[in-house]
Amino acid sequence: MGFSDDLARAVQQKRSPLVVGIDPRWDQLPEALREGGDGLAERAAAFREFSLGVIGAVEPHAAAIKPQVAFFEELGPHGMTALGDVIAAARAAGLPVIVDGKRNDIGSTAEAYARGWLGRGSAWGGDALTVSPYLGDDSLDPFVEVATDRGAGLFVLVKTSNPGGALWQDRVADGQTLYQSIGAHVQSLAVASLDECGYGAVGAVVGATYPRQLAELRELMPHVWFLIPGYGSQGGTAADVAAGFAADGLGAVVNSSRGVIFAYQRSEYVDRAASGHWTDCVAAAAADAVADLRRHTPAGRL
Ligand SMILES: O=C(O)c1cc(=O)[nH]c(=O)n1[C@@H]1O[C@H](COP(=O)(O)O)[C@@H](O)[C@H]1O
Repeated sequence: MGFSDDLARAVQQKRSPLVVGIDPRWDQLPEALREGGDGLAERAAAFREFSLGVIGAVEPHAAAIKPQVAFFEELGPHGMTALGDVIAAARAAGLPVIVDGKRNDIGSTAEAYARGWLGRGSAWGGDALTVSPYLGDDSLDPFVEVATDRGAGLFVLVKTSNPGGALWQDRVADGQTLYQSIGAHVQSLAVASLDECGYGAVGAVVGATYPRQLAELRELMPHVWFLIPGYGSQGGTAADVAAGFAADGLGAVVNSSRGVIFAYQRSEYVDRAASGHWTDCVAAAAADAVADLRRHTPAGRL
């Protein structure tokens, strides 16, 4: 039993396909967390406290957590230490951790990324990692090998949520788009790493902002977990992501970062939060996202 089964179990237990993305931004942190000063060490301490507050607030609602490495990396070594604490705290809370690092390189270097990030015994202890496929199949192989050895998972970029992604991902060669070719390869990697739940250790990132392609890829990749970003702040709706799920409500998890973690900046949540504490607003936004996804997608069948 590996990451794929763990994710299925988390989705079923919580009856939730929501992944909460931890993307802390200094200017948007609650005032109280910024009082310690704004040097790199102080910012990193604030990111840590903020992220731990988010984890506590969303734990009942989220199937998994996705820390975005970029925001921690921006703060240098202090930020990376904070990221380590955030990963450990999420694991202690029983939440699978999808590290959003979008790593890759030539195979021999990719192997070091894989060994460092993947699996509970690794230095970083991630349960899964986002990876880029653009260096070719030999660059993905070390990730697949380490992930399957250690019961961890991967999410390969297939059709990203940003408008510029189409420039290369939609290019046609040999009668298919690049994202279709990558999707077919990811499907074959998933079939070779199937867990009991019927999905493989190798998943795909497919943006909520491309609902037509999401439906097309669901058909092409029946054994692949989809990580769907772009819901909420980037304009993707629950109706847009519906086609990413299998009929039984599995097969897809939907990320929301800013829409959940900065909910205390929205008056609708401030008015509703009984204590007025920022974490209550975050918890309410996570619960709302789950209800929205359950109402408009097959996740309601979970
Ligand atoms: O791999 C990702 O998670 C990802 C892929 C993609 O195509 N688009 C995308 O937005 N993301 C990430 O998902 C998160 C989206 O955050 P929000 O737009 O705030 O919900 C960010 O951490 C992005 O880096």
